[in-house]
Amino acid sequence: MVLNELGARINSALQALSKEPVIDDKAVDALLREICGALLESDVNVRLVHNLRQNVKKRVNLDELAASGNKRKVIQLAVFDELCSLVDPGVQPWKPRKGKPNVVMFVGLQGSGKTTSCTKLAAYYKRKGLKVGLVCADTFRAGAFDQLKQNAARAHIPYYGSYAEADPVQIAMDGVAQFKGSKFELIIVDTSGRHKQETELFAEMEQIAAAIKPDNTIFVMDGTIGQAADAQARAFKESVDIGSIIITKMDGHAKGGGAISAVAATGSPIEFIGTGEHVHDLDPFSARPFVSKMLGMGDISGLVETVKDMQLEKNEDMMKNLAKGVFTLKDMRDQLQTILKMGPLNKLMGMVPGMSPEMMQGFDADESTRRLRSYMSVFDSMTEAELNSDGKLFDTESRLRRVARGSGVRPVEIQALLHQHQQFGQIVKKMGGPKGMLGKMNPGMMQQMAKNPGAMNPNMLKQMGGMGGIQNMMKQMGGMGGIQNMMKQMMGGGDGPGGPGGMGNMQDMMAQMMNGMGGMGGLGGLGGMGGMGGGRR
Ligand SMILES: Nc1nc2c(ncn2[C@@H]2O[C@H](COP(=O)(O)OP(=O)(O)OP(=O)(O)O)[C@@H](O)[C@H]2O)c(=O)[nH]1
Repeated sequence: MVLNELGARINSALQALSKEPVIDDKAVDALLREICGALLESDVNVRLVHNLRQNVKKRVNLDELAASGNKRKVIQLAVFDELCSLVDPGVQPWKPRKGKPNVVMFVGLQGSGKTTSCTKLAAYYKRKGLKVGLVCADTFRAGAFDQLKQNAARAHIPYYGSYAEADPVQIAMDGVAQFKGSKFELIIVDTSGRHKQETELFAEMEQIAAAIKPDNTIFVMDGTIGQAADAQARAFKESVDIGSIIITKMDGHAKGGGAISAVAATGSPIEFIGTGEHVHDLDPFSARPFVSKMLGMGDISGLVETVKDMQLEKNEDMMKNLAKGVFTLKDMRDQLQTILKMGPLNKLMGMVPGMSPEMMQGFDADESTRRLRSYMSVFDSMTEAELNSDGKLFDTESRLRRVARGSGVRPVEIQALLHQHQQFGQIVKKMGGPKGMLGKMNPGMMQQMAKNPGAMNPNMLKQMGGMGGIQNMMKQMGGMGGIQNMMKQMMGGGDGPGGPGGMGNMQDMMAQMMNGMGGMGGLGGLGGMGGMGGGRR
């Protein structure tokens, strides 16, 4: 059973409990039977499933709860907590420190996704501003160095390896020394894999570890290996000091339960999960958001982290403009650029609560990215005066033709882009200015929200008209329906900027991003909701 099916089944079991007229031992047993059955079908280790059942039963004392009238909530919370502890050994994963040479060694069986994950991790920390280098110490598999080289070059990450040197320990030492000498902050060493857990593999790992003394060793495990995960994790744990785990191939049809529950065998935390072959397909893992997402409740923390990565504080000029109710073409360009920097759009969408995988079906992230890039060429062909304008300068044919020639984008498409800009500008005008919601906020507030959209201080909330005001704002801006709408339109795709699949959807996207920027209705609002969710549980 794939994980979202598992989530759906547990969720429906919990919902069914809410509809039970009487909550007695029989109802709790039926709920646990259904949940445990679903976990076993997803390859979660039998011993762990048994523990989960016992722990929930221990926590739920129906006699004591009788008076509180809150039985359903207590049971649901117990199940949620137990699902979380299934994947959480209670240890924080090691994190690299900026300004220091952090060395990380990757281990795992051949084909587990080690090399791919090395590059993904390097790209992840590069996005966080660290100076990152990759070392290929895999001399066992022919072509391993070429693969790492290719991946690294595509992600613009410096790499080290050798075709001449056959000793992986020597390569690892040389690579680490070279990167340390050049003040690299994160040095990731990829080691060989073997088809099986062979003695040679473990001996080589131990020698490399002894030579480079890694600050952290990451064990990469294939999420599709099912029940075999437990034995594999134990074998690696005995040989090297596993600091954290990456579980790969959690996209598609991975059951995942086996690999996920193997954390119990190592006692080490899962740090990331691989969700595709692309370099951005690496999601930070933490138990509660993971379980929330699996149960269809969205991943608020992932969303907030992505928004933080966007370094919104750099958009201060735009925030000032917004408060005044002004939206220039440059503002639009900066917005679209920010979206492009975040990586694939489908990733962001997947974190939004209520955005089910079904809704994402058929969504072509590459096509959307390609389209966004063509808009960038349009903006690049504009003069500074045009960019700083509200688009009215384009009422002459000659300007339009000049930009079309410069960007290689058809005039009709540019017109559509301008039209969307204008439409969005009208929304900003309504919301900005002294009377609008954005205009009422003082600049300090805007700045604070931009820096930390997840945190909403009560004072701000008050000024904005409380939660009601924000919900209202979400409605105005299209709210969650806006995103869903946008998805539908994007899926239609292919009509170019003027058609229904083109810029129409950008307007919704922009609306959502603006919500995030202001930390108000959209992403920031969701951050607030995350807090509320915690309280409700
Ligand atoms: N769908 C999906 N594929 C993945 C993921 N991670 C890795 N892969 C694919 O899995 C295959 C094996 O990945 P590699 O990175 O070459 O595996 P490896 O562990 O380095 O293998 P060796 O170098 O031989 O030890 C490749 O085709 C990857 O593209 C993931 O998260 N999702």
